[in-house]
Amino acid sequence: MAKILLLGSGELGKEFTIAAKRIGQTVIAVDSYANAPAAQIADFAEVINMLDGKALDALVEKYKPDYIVPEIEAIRTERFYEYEKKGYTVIPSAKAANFTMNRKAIRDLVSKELGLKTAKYRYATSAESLKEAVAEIGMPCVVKPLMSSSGKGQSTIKTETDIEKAWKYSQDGSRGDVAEVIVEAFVNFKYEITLLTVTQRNGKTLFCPPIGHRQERGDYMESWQPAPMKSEVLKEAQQMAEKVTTALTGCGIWGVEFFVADDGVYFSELSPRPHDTGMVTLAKTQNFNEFELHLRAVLGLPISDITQERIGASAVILATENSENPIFEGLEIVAASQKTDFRIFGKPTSRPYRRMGVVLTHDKLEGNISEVTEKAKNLASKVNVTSAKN
Ligand SMILES: Nc1ncnc2c1ncn2[C@@H]1O[C@H](COP(=O)(O)OP(=O)(O)OP(=O)(O)O)[C@@H](O)[C@H]1O
Ligand SMILES: NCC(=O)N[C@@H]1O[C@H](COP(=O)([O-])[O-])[C@@H](O)[C@H]1O
Ligand SMILES: [Mg+2]
Repeated sequence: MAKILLLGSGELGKEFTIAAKRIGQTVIAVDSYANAPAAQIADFAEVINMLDGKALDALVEKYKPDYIVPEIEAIRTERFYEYEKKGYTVIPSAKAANFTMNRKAIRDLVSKELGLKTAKYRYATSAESLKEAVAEIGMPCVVKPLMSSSGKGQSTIKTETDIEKAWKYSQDGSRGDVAEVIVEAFVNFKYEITLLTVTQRNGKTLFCPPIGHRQERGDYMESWQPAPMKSEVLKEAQQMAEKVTTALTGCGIWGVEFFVADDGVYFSELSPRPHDTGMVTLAKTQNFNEFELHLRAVLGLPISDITQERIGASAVILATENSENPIFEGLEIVAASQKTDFRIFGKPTSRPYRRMGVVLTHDKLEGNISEVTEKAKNLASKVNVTSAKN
């Protein structure tokens, strides 16, 4: 039985923990707050600031885990190199976690070293240098903190007057301890996809059918699988994903994000772990969902192939207000619908736009992907997150 130290315990970690518990593994769920989703079902739970290297060291020393599995970006990942030296296994690898925690490291690697196509970009460290960067990149452009996820601190600059606002917003939304931002030219893409890619100990890389998604405020709203696309475009994305994951090294599932535009496929970013848009695989669209695939890759259990079993979609249930005790209205409408399922993550508090759950729909392989997606979106809109009256 392996001991897994899970660093981050949100909805993705919760499903990963469920997969691990199903096959008898031990999970220590870590997050910055008590009673996080994965902490509710793991064997042990710890609350620390994961950007604090000493606190991380103490946990590794305490549990001596077989696998260290990051679930968020904002971790003092520099320490991971030390853990690897001491013989610990970091998933997918110290390099992968360290490079992807900071948009600068991964972007420079992908664009400068690997030569993959990305949006034109610059960095800025102040409102003043942001102005210069915007002048070089042109408008519209997208500003993101170097350390953030789910669109936190991200905004689009359309006119000069947005620059100051974008800087302030980026500083409020940054999850890490660096003040720098990346400025990217706005890619006018036709559609965007997540290509879930699995790297295995036996050296065989596998790809899931592509996942399409729609984002608002830099955060995903609906995802669907498979995303209709030409096979040669998919192949190009697969080759790019293989290059990046090979350079970052290690085993696990990766969510590799691409924009598909008239002038080709752009690499956007990647997660060295299950991806939020990949929650669509909870609709049993594949023989293994993304969490089961990650677990198998972590444990070194071979995956012979990944097959699409049916089509599916996911749509998020977002909170609209702050609450210390959120409850959900309208779930009976979702439950009454055929070929439909849902997850409530069990986050102990809500705030505006916090993702609290997801609606899942599916149909047979011959079904209509737009209809399945519309259905998920429509049902998710029927769920209201409110405060329990006590
Ligand atoms: N350069 C760009 N041009 C056009 N749209 C963009 C650009 N960068 C980001 N976006 C839009 O914003 C979304 C979120 O961006 P990105 O994935 O970089 O943010 P994130 O905070 O890392 O999100 P997550 O952690 O959820 O993956 C993208 O999926 C895309 O829809
Ligand atoms: N795009 C990354 C992503 O979706 N990450 C998921 O969201 C959680 C944080 O949620 P919170 O901000 O509601 O605590 C993370 O722990 C992870 O499961
Ligand atoms: Mg993203």
